Amino acid sequence: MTTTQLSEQIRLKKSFLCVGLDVDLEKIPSHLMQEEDALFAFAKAIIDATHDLCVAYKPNTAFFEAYGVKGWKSLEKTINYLNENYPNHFTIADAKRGDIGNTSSRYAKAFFEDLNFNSVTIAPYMGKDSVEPFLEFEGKFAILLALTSNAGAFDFQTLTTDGQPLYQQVLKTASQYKNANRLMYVVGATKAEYLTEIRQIVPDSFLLVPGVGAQGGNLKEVLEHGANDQVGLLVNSSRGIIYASNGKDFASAARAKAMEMQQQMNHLLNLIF
Ligand SMILES: O=c1ccn([C@@H]2O[C@H](COP(=O)(O)O)[C@@H](O)[C@H]2O)c(=O)[nH]1
Repeated sequence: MTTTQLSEQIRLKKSFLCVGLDVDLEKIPSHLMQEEDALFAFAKAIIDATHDLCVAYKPNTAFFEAYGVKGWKSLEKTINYLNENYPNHFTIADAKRGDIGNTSSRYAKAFFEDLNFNSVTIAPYMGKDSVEPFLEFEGKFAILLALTSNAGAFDFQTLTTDGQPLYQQVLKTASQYKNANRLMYVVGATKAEYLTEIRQIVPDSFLLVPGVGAQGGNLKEVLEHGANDQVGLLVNSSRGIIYASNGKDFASAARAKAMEMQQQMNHLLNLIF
């Protein structure tokens, strides 16, 4: 999928919502535990109930990896289900990888070739040779952690080095990497006030913005500070949507929450564009 196609989906659906699939056996409705693959059954039901309201899905791999081989199989079934049934949705493996070059190239192969995700999240800490192997795949994207939504973001990411905050250096340096047009960046919704400066550094890049809903980020502020002329945002909500109910109505409750967000997005898009 190209960024032009993604922007087209955003325009068509009047939504820049990414539904996060943080699937957790301790939280899913108890009746699903009778299913042979409860993780996949839950993810599939959420996807079927929300697909027309969102443009992206973000399975966080930790929630699958926690269950070992069985969990990885559920992840594989989930991405295959998305690719077969909803090929116009942008898919994000939230795996936060990154290592020395030859190892990064194996991670890239795993997520882009074996699992066929559109994108994977990566950490910038190990620098250029850890990031560039992810940028060698045409039509695939690496989403680099820039300024994260958690409190710990202030431990390192906002420290001043060479007269500017580290996260700004990450953005500036990474935008010079080979095939940097295949980079997107993570900026937490809880840090919306930083988005104006971030947009000056990476005006055209897509930003993945987690942290609305359960973490308290504000959608209006994110759009006001972070949108570019194509919108250029994917705002993620995981727990706020997928755990709206833990009863038999979980899928329709998730749909109602996703619709609430899509309607807010539509309203805000009409005000701003
Ligand atoms: O800075 C970051 C980077 C990633 N995440 C991930 O996004 C979701 C958020 O889930 P919610 O339930 O909507 O809070 C989750 O998978 C995180 O690992 C983030 O929150 N912040």
